[in-house]
Amino acid sequence: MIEKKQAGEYAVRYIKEGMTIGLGTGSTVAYTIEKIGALVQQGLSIKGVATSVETEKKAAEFGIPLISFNEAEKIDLTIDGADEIDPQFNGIKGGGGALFREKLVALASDQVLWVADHAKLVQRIGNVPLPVEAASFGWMHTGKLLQDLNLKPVLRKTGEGHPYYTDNGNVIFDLNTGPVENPEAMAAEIIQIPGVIEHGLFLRHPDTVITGVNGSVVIRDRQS
Ligand SMILES: O=C[C@H](O)[C@H](O)[C@H](O)COP(=O)(O)O
Repeated sequence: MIEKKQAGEYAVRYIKEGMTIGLGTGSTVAYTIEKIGALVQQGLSIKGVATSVETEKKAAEFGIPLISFNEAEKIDLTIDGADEIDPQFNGIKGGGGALFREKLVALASDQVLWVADHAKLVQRIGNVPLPVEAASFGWMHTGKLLQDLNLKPVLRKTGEGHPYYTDNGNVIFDLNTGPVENPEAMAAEIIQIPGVIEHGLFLRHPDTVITGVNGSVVIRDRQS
């Protein structure tokens, strides 16, 4: 999709020589990874920290030197995608199941950049399902606790109908919350449930959002 490509490729302008870059997951940041690979071939010296096995493979394919998250003293910049973004820069992530690693890497980053197509911008998040990563042990019970809170969880499944497992060996519940009036309250409610590892609410999160629209990009910086 052209808008994803525009936003994804534009993001490399924020990269400086010597940086350690958090590499997000998904179809938009895939364009960023490809572009970074081309810059590395031209002599750019950076290190990447991948947020998923999928990204690890893609980065290796394009010749980007990778280090593990533990090896990174600090992360200068993380570039990632998002499923929905509101005007306050609250977002939903995890459509691709990578939310846990994405959140850890982003929180360790000096600067976070989101790249997305224009359709991801919404007035209120919650039109897409909200992914919640939960321990595989006893997932049925964790699902019931989510259901008891009327969060309408649906266990994510593979095409073959088996539970979908994340890179961390956990399951994902997609919550059909509908528009979320109070993201902070919902985040607090979900994270206290035993069995929940992490949720896809990223609140007032990115420093900058780059969206592709009508053949160009729009750059928004978070208002403090
Ligand atoms: O788990 C996946 C990530 O949070 C993605 O960054 C998110 O789903 C956006 O993906 P895409 O760029 O493919 O729309």
